[in-house]
Amino acid sequence: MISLSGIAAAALGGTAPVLHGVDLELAAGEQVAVIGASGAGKTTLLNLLALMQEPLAGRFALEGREPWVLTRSERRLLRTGIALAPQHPPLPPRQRVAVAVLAARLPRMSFGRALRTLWSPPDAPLAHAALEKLDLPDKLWLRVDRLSGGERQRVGLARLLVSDTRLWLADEPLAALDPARAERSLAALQKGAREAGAALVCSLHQVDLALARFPRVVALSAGRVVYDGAPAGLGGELLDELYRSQLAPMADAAPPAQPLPLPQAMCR
Ligand SMILES: Nc1ncnc2c1ncn2[C@@H]1O[C@H](COP(=O)(O)OP(=O)(O)OP(=O)(O)O)[C@@H](O)[C@H]1O
Repeated sequence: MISLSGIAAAALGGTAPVLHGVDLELAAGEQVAVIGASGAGKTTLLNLLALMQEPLAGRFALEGREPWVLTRSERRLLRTGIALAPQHPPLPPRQRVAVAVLAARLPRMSFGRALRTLWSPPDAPLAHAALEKLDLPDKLWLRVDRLSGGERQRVGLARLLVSDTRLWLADEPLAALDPARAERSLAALQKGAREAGAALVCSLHQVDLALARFPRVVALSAGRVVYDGAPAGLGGELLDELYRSQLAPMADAAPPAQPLPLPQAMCR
């Protein structure tokens, strides 16, 4: 479905390369977790896959076509087959949740149906079913600005569920969720992708979930792919390297010599 070879890419809005020599093959319907420390390039990779950023170098093919040699309108058409849930979904604050969810389908709708969807969505049951899978069925007609951060994030995931696309990209979709909700939401997302026959690429800081729930893990370090394969092959040493090597030791990490005095009220 997707083939990247020797890709260098800048972050959205940047010019200097933050991805270097990335090779990646993604088959239709495949599910892949992307892990790596903060700043490793996970968002940049997802934006690249979403055709939001042109690579600086290398070869990018999507379903046998090279998006960046197509005309702008051909590329826009190709993009309608891809859905991206950014870490902070840009949802208009006064919009109803139903409309915000169904907005994921707008690029593939006729002009008339798109207008109706924005005014009084005929596909509201579809949005309701998606929200139900993410434990949010009672929020359908609420305004987006009445949602908590975790609820907004799940609305972003509901957009993937209704998107009718073949490639789902989720950028840290669990960042604002408590552990139980995170697990349930990820399970709903993966099941939805399987049922829709869509490939799922998901960047995650929850390494335990990435290893437990995905058949394939891609690890990035400083913009390079340092591991691509089954979770079982990803050893503890490499994981330590991924998350520790970029951290300078804390200057004041030594514990205090004396225990800190607690207020009397906290000692009973
Ligand atoms: N607009 C920008 N201009 C220049 N550099 C940028 C820009 N946005 C991000 N970067 C840099 O690109 C690198 C990769 O950022 P990216 O957001 O892809 O990392 P990430 O792995 O998703 O991080 P996180 O886990 O913190 O979200 C980082 O070093 C970041 O500082």
